Amino acid sequence: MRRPKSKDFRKQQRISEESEIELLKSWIESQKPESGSNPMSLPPLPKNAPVGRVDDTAFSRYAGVGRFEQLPLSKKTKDGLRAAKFVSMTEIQRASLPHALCGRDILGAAKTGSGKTLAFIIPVLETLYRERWGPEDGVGSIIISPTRELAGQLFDVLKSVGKFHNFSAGLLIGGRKDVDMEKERVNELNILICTPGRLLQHMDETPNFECSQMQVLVLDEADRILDSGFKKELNAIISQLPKRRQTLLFSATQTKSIQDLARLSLKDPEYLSVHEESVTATPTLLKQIVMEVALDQKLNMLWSFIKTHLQSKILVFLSSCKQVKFVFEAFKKLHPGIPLKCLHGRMKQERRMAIYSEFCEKRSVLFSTDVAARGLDFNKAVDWVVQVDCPENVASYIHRVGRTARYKSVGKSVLFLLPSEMQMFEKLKAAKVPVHFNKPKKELVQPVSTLLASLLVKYPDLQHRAQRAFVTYLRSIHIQKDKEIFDVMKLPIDEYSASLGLPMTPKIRFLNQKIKSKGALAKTILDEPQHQKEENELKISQKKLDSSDSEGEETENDLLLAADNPKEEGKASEDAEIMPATRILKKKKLKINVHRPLGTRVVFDDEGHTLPPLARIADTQSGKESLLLDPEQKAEYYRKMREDLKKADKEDKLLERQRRREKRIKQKMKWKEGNMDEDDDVSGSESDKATARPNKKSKVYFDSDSDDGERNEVTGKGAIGAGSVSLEEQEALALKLLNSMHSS
Ligand SMILES: Nc1ncnc2c1ncn2[C@@H]1O[C@H](COP(=O)(O)OP(=O)(O)OP(=O)(O)O)[C@@H](O)[C@H]1O
Repeated sequence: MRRPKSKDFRKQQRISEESEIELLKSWIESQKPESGSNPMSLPPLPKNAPVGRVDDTAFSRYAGVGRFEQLPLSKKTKDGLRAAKFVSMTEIQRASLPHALCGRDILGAAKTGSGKTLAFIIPVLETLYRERWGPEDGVGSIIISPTRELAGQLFDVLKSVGKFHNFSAGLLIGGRKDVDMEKERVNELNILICTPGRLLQHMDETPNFECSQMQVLVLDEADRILDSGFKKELNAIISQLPKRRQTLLFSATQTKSIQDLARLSLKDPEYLSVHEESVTATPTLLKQIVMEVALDQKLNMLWSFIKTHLQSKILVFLSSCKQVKFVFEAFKKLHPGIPLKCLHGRMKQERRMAIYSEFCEKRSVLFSTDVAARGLDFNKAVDWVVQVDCPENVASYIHRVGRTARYKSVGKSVLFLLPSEMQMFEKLKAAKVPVHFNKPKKELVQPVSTLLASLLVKYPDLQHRAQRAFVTYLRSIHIQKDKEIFDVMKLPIDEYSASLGLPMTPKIRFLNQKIKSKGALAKTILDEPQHQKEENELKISQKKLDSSDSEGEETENDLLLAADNPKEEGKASEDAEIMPATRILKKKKLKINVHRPLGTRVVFDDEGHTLPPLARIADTQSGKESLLLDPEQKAEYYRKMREDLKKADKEDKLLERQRRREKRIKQKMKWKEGNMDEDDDVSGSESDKATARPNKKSKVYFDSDSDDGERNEVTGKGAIGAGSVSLEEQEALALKLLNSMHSS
């Protein structure tokens, strides 16, 4: 008796889903500009606005809409939102959802903690639902996050809001070991939430990894992903995505780089900055304090702050992993009376995730690098954000303090500024950040430096950590871009060293050099080559300092102590902070062929070693290889080769797309037929029916938890391409390319 009921129910459900999809589609159609409707965001919600009926044809009827229920969303999404207790929309959701649901590209900006995540998760679910996306359709949406923790958080939101949908979703982030398992399953996934490095690794290494049908691309913390730190990865990713897609970019801070829209080929994007007119750039319930603290007093201040806030949940930002490690280890040994934790980009991934979850749940102090600066929600319950080291710019400040006072909760923050950094205070005020200046109460300061000195004597390891912390701090100041604020020459380094408990001030090569050059030239302006070098150092080291996707064991030789041999000195400075990254870049160059410009050939010598591209060029007349030394000849040859390959590539892609489309349609037809038959067959068992479209019902929430194979700019672990393409395969590829050249 129950079986026919369940069959009817399913049939009914399918019919209602189909008509729902048709309704949603007709609504989208009605929103196209040529239909005469006005593509606008919803006007500000009037107080006590009446809750109106959902009308799927007239966009203007959405004026006054403030609840998700009133939007033209699928029942499954609405159920998911209701189950997660999301009822009313936040401002950015009201402003962007109508546009995003219509398939428009979006540049969304809104304060931290204002609900930007749902503003892109909902359109992703809806678009795939309307397209009747199924397992055989592969990757339908890619959501990119700059950090692993944030990716994990987005994955949780997707799982909760999308739990009534049948899509499969995967979390692809670095630091996880079982990359092979990921490779096997990645093609079954419909929604990928990933960090740029891991996504690119799959694009490079996973056989048949396919995203040519992808519909929606999302960049969360878009300004960060678009900045120089991820430039290479992002460009390589974009080059492999279909041009016909919807692109959604969200961030609390819009920078110039986000207007670098050409890279993303946005189509008439809607720029929605809901808080632009707001009096403040930070959440209104956030109380912000700035204190002037001398460098040698910073740890005393921090210690005193923790000791006087033992009942609070505190997030402390420091500028490098080594500082985080030292302060964490040292304070832990002093037992302040509140649990201490630390988080930085060089921890093992499992540990990182565990620390993040523990901090969400428990009152404690978390010492962190900027790895925790963006996007993380921490269950809304961080009481204090303490910035011990000055952020690199105003945007960075806004994201850091944004870890508290999220959604409708209150929060407080304090920023320690050195006397030489007080310019930052002015910059914050100019950027509409309501900061109040407070003087520290000297009588409340509990000195910790003497305690540290005795700890360092007792624990030589800790002394080593202190030295590293000292050097990396100075270095972090040295490489900062904003020289108006950050001037390493103004720092009282001996006092600072003593404040860490160090018996002697470590020597620092780059500082000594700078002092020398300052003395000799009587000026601080660096000469051109040196300046250039520093710019480069800045780019690489910056990436490392706030590295989100880098991890592994730290390098041992980064103390940058003065060496006797000047040559060695030079090497030491590069080796210490910069070499690891450069080394990996070289490795990548050797191993990744996919991202070379189209038409660049890989040529092998007799022993199978690759020669630099274009070192040798095949002589198309004789079929032999010859050296083309004439640059014009080379350029012409290169141009032709590129054109040919581009053409061939285009044709291949077109064919492949057609093939997939046909396959998809066939599968759908089959599925439909199968289902109709099945419905007519009353005697069919439940299990038989479930196999009519086997994967459709099986929701794969795939959160692989392992691997250190993600690109690691710092340590060199898990460089892309390692071992993924055998020599034979490379040779075969090269031969194929050569043949196609010859035949053309
Ligand atoms: N419509 C809503 N109703 C209730 N709570 C919401 C709603 N939208 C979002 N939230 C909650 O607000 C908090 C902040 O949301 P979210 O993390 O999306 O902010 P954000 O704007 O992305 O912040 P950031 O800029 O820091 O990344 C979360 O705890 C989320 O659950």
